[in-house]
Amino acid sequence: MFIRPPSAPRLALDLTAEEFETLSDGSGLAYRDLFSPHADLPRALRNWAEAQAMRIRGLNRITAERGGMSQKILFGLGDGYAVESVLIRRRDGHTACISSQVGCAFACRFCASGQAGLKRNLTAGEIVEQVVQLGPKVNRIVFMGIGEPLNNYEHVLRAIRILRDRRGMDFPTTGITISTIGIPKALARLREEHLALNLTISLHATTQDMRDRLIPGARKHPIGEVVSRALSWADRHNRLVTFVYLVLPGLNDSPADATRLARMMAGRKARVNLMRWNPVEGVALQRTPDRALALFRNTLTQAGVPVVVRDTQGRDISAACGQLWLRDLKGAPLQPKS
Ligand SMILES: C[S@@+](CC[C@H](N)C(=O)[O-])C[C@H]1O[C@@H](n2cnc3c(N)ncnc32)[C@H](O)[C@@H]1O
Ligand code: SF4
Repeated sequence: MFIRPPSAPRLALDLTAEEFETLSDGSGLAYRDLFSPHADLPRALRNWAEAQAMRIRGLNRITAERGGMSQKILFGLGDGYAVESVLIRRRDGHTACISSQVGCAFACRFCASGQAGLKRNLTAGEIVEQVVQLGPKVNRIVFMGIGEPLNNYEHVLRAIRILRDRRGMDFPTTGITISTIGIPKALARLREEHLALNLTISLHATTQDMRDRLIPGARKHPIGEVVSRALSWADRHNRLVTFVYLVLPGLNDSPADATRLARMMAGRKARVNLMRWNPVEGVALQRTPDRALALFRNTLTQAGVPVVVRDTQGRDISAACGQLWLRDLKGAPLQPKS
């Protein structure tokens, strides 16, 4: 898996506090200043980065679409690719929905991000910079943009460590959510990390057969192992794990599905978010009627499983994360790579 061309200048936001201190030794520069809004970046820091052949900001805003409480931004990367991030305004702060890869290898039938395949991983700096550019009011981060975060484990975890470092942004770990289709080996690794973050598993099915149809890239991951690894993470960290279930009429919404899902979750440190599908151009799936969602929810509630019904935020601007990218660019670089 390639990351980005070796010739591309490194981003200063890729640096941990220790690396920055070593590189800037004696210069009196503060690591914290790297995370300042662009206009407030100290001149001395800019000069230092230039001398190090580093870029202090590497993402260019290409488009921004506003709608209701959300804003979707398409960021151009140094090599011509692009990713999107969504800023969602809440009463008590802002949520940054960020991308972890350019495209995605898992090719979920319902998702725009996977339709052009995986182009490359984002670096830690490119992940951190999305948060920085979304502004100082961001107090929650969700890895629900383009890409599968656990398929880019090293850079995602490095980005989280940079974001939460007290010498820099000091972002609260409890405000960070990793959303994943659940790669068993990566879940086992995540279980051992000393990080109090939130984990969301995009489950979407209760049988291997249906999951394979909906998430073709996860065929080699047994659904039972995905669930058991996630529940093991929840036990180890004494936190609830959230299972997201996109209810798709005629595919995964039968009473038997609801009963199986309830059995998997009952009595465990788990809750369920039932989601409606946001239409993706060229994909022939249907949205669930309210009545079907209510029946599904009742089965879970009766089994004592905490459950909420969620619509993806930002449906009015371009539906779920990932769609703007596909619609505008079809996953192609914005300009030819040299
Ligand atoms: C885009 S994914 C990125 C994170 C990770 N790859 C995952 O699948 O959890 C974030 C969430 O969006 C959901 N999603 C993708 N396409 C959607 C759509 N068209 N409508 C509703 N939700 C969608 C996914 O199921 C997942 O729960
Ligand atoms: S839902 Fe997640 S794993 Fe599936 S294609 Fe989209 S980004 Fe990838």
